[in-house]
Amino acid sequence: MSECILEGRGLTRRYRRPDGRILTACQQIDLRLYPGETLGIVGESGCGKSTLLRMLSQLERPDEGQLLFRGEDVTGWKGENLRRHRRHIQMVFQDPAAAFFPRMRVWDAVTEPLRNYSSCSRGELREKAKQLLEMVELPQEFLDRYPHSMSGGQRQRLGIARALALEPEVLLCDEATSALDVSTQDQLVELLVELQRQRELAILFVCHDLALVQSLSHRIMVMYLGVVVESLPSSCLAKDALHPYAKALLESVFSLHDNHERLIVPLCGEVPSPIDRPAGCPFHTRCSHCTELCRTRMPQMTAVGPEHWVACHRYSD
Ligand SMILES: Nc1ncnc2c1ncn2[C@@H]1O[C@H](COP(=O)(O)OP(=O)(O)OP(=O)(O)O)[C@@H](O)[C@H]1O
Repeated sequence: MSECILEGRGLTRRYRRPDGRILTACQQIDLRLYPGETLGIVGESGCGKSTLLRMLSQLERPDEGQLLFRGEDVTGWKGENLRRHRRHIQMVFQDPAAAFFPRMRVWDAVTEPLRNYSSCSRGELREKAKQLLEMVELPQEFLDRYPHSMSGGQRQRLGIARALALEPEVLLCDEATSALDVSTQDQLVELLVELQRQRELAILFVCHDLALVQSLSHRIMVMYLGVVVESLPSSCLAKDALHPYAKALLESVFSLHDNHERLIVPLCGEVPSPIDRPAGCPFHTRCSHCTELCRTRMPQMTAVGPEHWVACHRYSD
């Protein structure tokens, strides 16, 4: 197998909330990404996917853990070192329009990253813009238009072209196709797969649509309450998943988009046994971790129920 390009070891990120409590958005996350590989990340809203991506792209620094690029520890990099390193890892966001300055024309917007890293002439930048549009199959006549005059799918292609302008090795896609209709999504996924094939790109793809993630990814990581509860090849079926949350997700017992009752399971993966539940504590389990939690938090638990159980896992004072 080729050399691991991006590696996270024990990545942890905490935020202080206005009420003074600390939320652990990501906890002890380990991941390895290889050239030419797509790693899909799924999990319910708020489980920490975007926080993880921000740490990997070094838009945010982890409170604990290490980030390695081609085996080199880049966690504490600052200044010029960090600036130079950033070109290797680029992001594509859900709403590319927000990333484009409204008064910039397409050719200007798509080559903006190049201006930050090289001293190309205006002519060279226009030439490069033409190549980038061609790469994402956008017509050349778009060069002098404004991004806001393009469709959502076209703008997302532009977002991908811009992310690839610096020829990064890693592309982090945060809900990059979520705002698009199904056929536009399919076209973009095909484009990403083709670009990956041509350039050996490593892609990390965060998405709520499990079917889409499965079709695009080589491996899938399932996140729950800031923790990776399962990591398995995308070809695996629900029966291969061990954690009940991952299992339910892969079985598509519920959809992340609909309003079904929220699935709440213990992080340790042990399924709560109804027999062992003390009255008023819906998620008391035999597992020592959760028993400990229930014992110390019992007054709040009995007062507010499952949501508080979740809070107990993620918040600290
Ligand atoms: N800057 C911040 N300050 C405080 N809390 C934050 C901050 N950023 C994220 N959070 C919290 O961290 C948790 C994880 O957020 P994150 O955006 O990573 O989740 P997500 O899985 O990407 O959600 P979604 O799928 O809805 O985008 C959430 O509870 C969120 O409110």
